[in-house]
Amino acid sequence: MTLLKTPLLDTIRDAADVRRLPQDKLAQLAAELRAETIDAVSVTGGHLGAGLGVVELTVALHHVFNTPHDRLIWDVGHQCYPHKILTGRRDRIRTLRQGGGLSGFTRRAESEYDPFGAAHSSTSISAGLGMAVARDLSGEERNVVCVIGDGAMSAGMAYEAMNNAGAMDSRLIVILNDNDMSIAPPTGAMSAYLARLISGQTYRSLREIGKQIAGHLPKFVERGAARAEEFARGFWTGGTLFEELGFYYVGPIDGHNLDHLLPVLKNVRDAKTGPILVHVVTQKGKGYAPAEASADKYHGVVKFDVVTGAQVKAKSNAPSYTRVFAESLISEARRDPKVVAITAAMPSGTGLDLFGQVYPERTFDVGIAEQHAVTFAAGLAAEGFKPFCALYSTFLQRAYDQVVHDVALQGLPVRFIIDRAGLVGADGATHAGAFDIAFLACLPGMTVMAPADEAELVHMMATMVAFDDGPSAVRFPRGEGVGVERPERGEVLPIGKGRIVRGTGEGDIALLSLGTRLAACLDAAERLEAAGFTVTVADARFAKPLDRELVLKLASGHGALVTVEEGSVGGFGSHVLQLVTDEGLLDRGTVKVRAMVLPDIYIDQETQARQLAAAGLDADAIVAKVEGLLGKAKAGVGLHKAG
Ligand SMILES: Cc1ncc(C[n+]2csc(CCOP(=O)(O)OP(=O)(O)O)c2C)c(N)n1
Ligand SMILES: CC(=O)[C@@H](O)[C@H](O)COP(=O)(O)O
Ligand SMILES: [Mg+2]
Repeated sequence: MTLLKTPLLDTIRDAADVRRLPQDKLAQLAAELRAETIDAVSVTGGHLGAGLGVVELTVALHHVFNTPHDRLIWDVGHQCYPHKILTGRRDRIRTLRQGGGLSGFTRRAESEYDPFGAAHSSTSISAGLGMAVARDLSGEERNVVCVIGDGAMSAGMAYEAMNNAGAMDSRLIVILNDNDMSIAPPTGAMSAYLARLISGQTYRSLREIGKQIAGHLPKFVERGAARAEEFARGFWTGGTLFEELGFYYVGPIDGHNLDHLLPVLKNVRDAKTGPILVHVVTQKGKGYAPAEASADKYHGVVKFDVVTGAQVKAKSNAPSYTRVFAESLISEARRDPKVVAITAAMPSGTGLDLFGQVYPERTFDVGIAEQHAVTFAAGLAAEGFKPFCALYSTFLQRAYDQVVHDVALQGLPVRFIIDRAGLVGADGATHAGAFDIAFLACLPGMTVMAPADEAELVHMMATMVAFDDGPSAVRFPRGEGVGVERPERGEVLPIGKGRIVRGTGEGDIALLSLGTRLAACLDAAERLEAAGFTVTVADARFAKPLDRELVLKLASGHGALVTVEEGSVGGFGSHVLQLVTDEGLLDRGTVKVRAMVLPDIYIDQETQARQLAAAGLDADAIVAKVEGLLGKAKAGVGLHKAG
């Protein structure tokens, strides 16, 4: 339990207590809430900077609005720890991002105070509009408030939602939390626009803001008058972009000043108008010196010492796959000027910050805009460049139609670098890279590969640079490699060919791995051979095109063929099963075939290793699967002889 003294926070059981608190106590509550957030995250790790930036805003929102009856939706949800502490979950806040513990994002199943789950950005206004329309259709009375960051505001989905909200004139409150940060400093014209809004004027005086809101004139008169004034003085409100989308723009105001926040939020709460956007200016990492001083404002941290801010980083004996990718791309780019790289607001996460240090003019951060990133890459490929579009597997999901329609169907040689493929650990199910093999390997002309280790990744990078016949993708997990020696320069691999890494290609069992599960397969093979089985282990290298010859050789030369991948059903194993079925190998009954994949479970926040064990994709599970398949081991007796 913490040694922190939080006498006021100790009285807060849920948001109703925040609403009942005298206004002059709220500043103390905010101070205690900030201290508790820092203390809790120092123990659990997680997203700290964003939450520190909205402490006052969180207190003010729960004081002014009648949550959970009024709906409060947090975009991305990584900033929700103060919200969780105030809404009945303080007692569990130190279970954040752990198996069976609190989610690191908002989650409907967790609390009535989380009306919408998040983690992927820019969904809050769409969800909020849906709830506002549901309110109107049901004749109910409630406020709907969406808190969206300046980074999340760079995604197209936010505009789709505002465009619709403005047209519907639906009563909806959007709080734009502008801390001039995404994970990295923000990019794009929107961020420059917001900076102008703030720099163009000091925080608007409350009187002026009162005027902005007080204008309850009928819309058409209000709009006419405002429009005349606006164009007469040329965008004087600054919020014109939002106003043109049908929102009343209020702000910018100081998002850490409760004396500003409270009256504005009360006015906005009671204003009977169409959608309103309140522009609050905050500081990511506010109130914790190590976070404020850090370039990323402690966006995502591991456990740390509260006094010094020093993070307790795990020792690693191998480079991360992300670093291996980045270093390989840099060396390939030295030889090939057509190599360019694209990230969607994740430069450090994808390693493109390293590439950008060497080739800034060949590095593009398009903001949180994965759909645009993919088709932007397609445009570059159409003109003969070699675009490496680096996205987390889970975030690539947002750009699927662009992958199909703009890349695959046109056969454009976009290279997809899919980081965080498979289980990711503490971020949980919303970030699991479970589906990329399934949704890519079914596409015409797509080449999909997965390295077994960091050396293989270097070869696959060389292969992707050389391969210009169509789109290609390489997927690798979060975290470190296995510590193998990396080649100076990658060799170009034969497309669609796998390799046998252990055994003769005939025997009792064939373990056919795709990606980094190879290590678990080799471990399982050791133990199965000690139990009397003869085992072949092969590394498929490619999910597509499938190595027909290898698959059919393994299926006809063993009593059992087991594929192992860190992906969902419908991926590599399904393609193998389809091939052996179509070739009639199952009809003869001479081989049993199984595909080991990630089960359809809600993947708890947990370490990756524990998730893999729980998902049944570690060596223990592989051994159990095979022994279940072929019966308990008969020491020294091979259960199947090729024949
Ligand atoms: C679709 C999608 N792409 C990328 C991310 C990764 N991501 C998480 S938070 C974040 C930055 C969000 O910036 P902002 O909305 O300004 O929030 P802040 O952290 O500044 O409070 C990004 C890019 C994501 N969650 N969802
Ligand atoms: C909130 C969010 O989506 C990102 O911060 C994500 O959690 C980063 O994941 P990694 O920690 O794997 O880079
Ligand atoms: Mg931001």
